[in-house]
Amino acid sequence: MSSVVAEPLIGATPNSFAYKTIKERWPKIVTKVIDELHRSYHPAVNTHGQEYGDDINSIIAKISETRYRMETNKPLLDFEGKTEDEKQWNIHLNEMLEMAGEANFTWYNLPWLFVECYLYAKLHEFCTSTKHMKDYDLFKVEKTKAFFDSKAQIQALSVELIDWEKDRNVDEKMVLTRLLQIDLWGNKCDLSLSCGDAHEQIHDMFQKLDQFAPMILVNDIEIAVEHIMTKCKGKDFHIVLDNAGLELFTDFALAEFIIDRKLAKNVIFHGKDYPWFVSDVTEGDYKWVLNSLENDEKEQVKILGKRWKNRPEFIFKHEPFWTTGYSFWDIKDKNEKLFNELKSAGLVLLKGDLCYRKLVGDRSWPIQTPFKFALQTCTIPVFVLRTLKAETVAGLSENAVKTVREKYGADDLTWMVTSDYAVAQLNIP
Ligand SMILES: O=P(O)(O)OC[C@H]1O[C@](O)(CO)[C@@H](O)[C@@H]1O
Repeated sequence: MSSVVAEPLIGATPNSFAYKTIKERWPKIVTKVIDELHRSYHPAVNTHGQEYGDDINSIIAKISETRYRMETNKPLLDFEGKTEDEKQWNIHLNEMLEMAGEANFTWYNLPWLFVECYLYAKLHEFCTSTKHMKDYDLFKVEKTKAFFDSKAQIQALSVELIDWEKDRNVDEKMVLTRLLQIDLWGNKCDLSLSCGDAHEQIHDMFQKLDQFAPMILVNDIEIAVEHIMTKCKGKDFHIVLDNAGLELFTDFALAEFIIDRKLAKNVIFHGKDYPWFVSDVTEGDYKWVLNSLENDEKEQVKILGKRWKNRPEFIFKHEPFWTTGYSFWDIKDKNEKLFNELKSAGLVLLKGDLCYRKLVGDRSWPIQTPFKFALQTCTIPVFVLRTLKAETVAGLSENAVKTVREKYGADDLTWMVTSDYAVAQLNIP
């Protein structure tokens, strides 16, 4: 088995998903943002005045230039360096320049993970450098729509949660298993893979969990349930959040059960400092979702929204580390305090594809590489729930490889990027 650290995925690899992403998906994502900004121009000027309109124009111009630079594979540009975050980004850019050399310091030739994070950090910089739009969320419209599109599932799950709560003799293992499965498939709902388009939601997804089970290529849910029930008491349970909307609701649902049954002391939710990968949870989204739940017309949703808003055991944090371009191999080096906090956790639940990419360094691992090896220096107790949306995965068994190879053959990697397959992988160091 491999003892060599695999190479990072890069956009320059012909026919790769990274290539397709830079060539088609990112231009589509940023064009949508530009369209939305154009649409908001006149209403914004009418309400807030011309200076606001000038800000919108400045953001549009900078995004258009960025789109041109990515499409023509130009070198990455420094940040203005006005904020601490931007200074750190400039340091990382320099490290990358040294590592890759000038000729390869471009959109397609640098590691895909780094460049993708850079893109979202740049979009944020374009907002912070304006006078009136420093906190503007370029993806709010899409996130709001996605949340309302999921209402039926949220209402149905709320009814289930309240029923479980009333039944103090309910089989806790069964409920936890179900909640983890729901939380896993909730990860199908990100707006980055769909380039911001509304989802073709599988509306009865949570009623079909048994049907979905064979699509979980590595399934450590049972061991994770055992771990949560026996090893987390009196400790904090961390969730590194992914997408706002339905997925965030499924995170809350899991957290509620954990706290209600006193399986952990607190649930620490880690969100992003600013809008990230289209639909990642910011503090604004976290609060907005809770308010929307509290104001829902369905009684059970209202009860939960109100309770979660005031739950002292639900703690929201946003560390700058999550919006850097570093992989989780660098947590200890870049933020030792965060590393120690996670290291002493009962469990750190990592949500989604981006978390997974960062966990395994976004490398082209042979797919049977032992999971532990792919984590390298990331020695925190992790459980990752991820639907596959990028061509990196480790820890697949002989059987799992057979399943996908029988259907797709050895060369077709489509199964890695559709979010139809999933992994639920645990590593307790
Ligand atoms: O929301 P998730 O699950 O982290 O997915 C985001 C992922 O989707 C993609 O847009 C698909 O590749 C990636 O860029 C990113 O890793």
